[in-house]
Amino acid sequence: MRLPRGVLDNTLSVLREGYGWLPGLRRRHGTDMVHTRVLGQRAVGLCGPDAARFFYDEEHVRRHTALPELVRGTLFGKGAVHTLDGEAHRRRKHLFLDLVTPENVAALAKQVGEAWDHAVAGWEPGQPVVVLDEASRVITRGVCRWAGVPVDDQDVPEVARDLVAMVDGFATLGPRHWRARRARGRRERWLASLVDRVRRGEVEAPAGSALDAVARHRDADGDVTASELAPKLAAVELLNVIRPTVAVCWFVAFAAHALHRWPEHRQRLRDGDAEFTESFVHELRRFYPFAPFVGGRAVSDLTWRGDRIPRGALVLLDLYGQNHDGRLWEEPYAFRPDRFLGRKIGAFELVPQGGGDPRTGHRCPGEPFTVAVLSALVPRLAALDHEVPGQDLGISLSRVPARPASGFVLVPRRR
Ligand code: HEM
Repeated sequence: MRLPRGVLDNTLSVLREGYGWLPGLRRRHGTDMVHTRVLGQRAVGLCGPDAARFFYDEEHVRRHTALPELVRGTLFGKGAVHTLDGEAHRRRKHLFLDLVTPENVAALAKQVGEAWDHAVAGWEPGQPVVVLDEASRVITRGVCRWAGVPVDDQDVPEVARDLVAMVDGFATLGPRHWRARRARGRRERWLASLVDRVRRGEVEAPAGSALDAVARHRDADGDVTASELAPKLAAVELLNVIRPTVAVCWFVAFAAHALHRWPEHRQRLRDGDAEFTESFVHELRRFYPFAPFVGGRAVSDLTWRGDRIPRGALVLLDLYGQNHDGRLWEEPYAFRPDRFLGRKIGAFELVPQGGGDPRTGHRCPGEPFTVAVLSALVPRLAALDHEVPGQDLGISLSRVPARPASGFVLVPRRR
């Protein structure tokens, strides 16, 4: 297939326009599929549940070689599960899926909830708190305990800063990017050494913890020593549990933002209405921007709705666009948690963390953790007695990952 004339490389537009880039391109073309170029390569952008079904079929799209170094060197790590296909992917994915038991999900939410209560008990009335930063420390403390990773209380802020930096710097070429790379290097060395010590019997990993699972995981049956994850790779995958869990702090800041803008939802959250809380959490994940799109590579010459996708082209699925598509969501730019009450969510509909079946495809295995952590923290946030001082609460869609500019500052009135 020839690329339509005049399709220029869009890499700078991606970096400049962020979440608006792919939806804007599709709007200008008036279609669900657009041909473009990014990183000097042919690319197509797709959107919608049918596109998601097409994208998550391994006969169509594979991940190997699709992720730019910019992202592997910061967000995911080299050799991560995100970059694997076929049997190698499914085997590695089990490492994560096996952690997602109801007991583990509840235990993580409990640890994070307790860490939040501990932090709030230390707040001074009248002293400002930046919700995004505070939530990052709270979740770091909770998830490290849950994962069996020993961190002294005084080290929590530094670990949290590094985990946040890795997420904050994956989609920029500026100083945030170099901070992310340095943070990744530090934390990979730290966790590789921990895994090493667990294997030598110098540190005990609690049975069934993420640390224990990563240290014992084997990529393929057969020769035991040959297939153990090298310490650095084990560190990469342990970070792929801890880092995205800490990234839930972005949604905690968005929750503070939503409760400030739409305070009418507070009472039902304070009252402990579990069904409403879950709907509120889904609406947070749909409404606020996090991952703009996911990408893979066409495994052969493909056709989607009569339009050809050449073998080797990058295929980008517009997650942000789909979560704001008026054909799927009535009034997509209105924040309406009620839309999820009693709604059965299809596997390819709500896609802030990807779509399809996490057991067979690349969909995020961490959605139950994300929903549980937010369901623990959002009611606590709604119950706080606080003021919101003047600050910049703007959320720029050209910054990836987006955030309220101020991080959301609140001032506690009393405990
Ligand atoms: C802020 C919350 C989170 C967001 C927005 C998020 C988003 C995503 C997205 C968009 C993907 C890529 C899906 C794809 O490539 O098709 C992904 C994959 C992944 N996520 Fe999450 N995630 C979050 C939380 C978590 C948590 C709590 C975990 C903990 C286990 C986790 C672990 C992973 C892993 C291991 C993958 C790779 C899956 C694979 O390639 O098969 N994520 N996530």
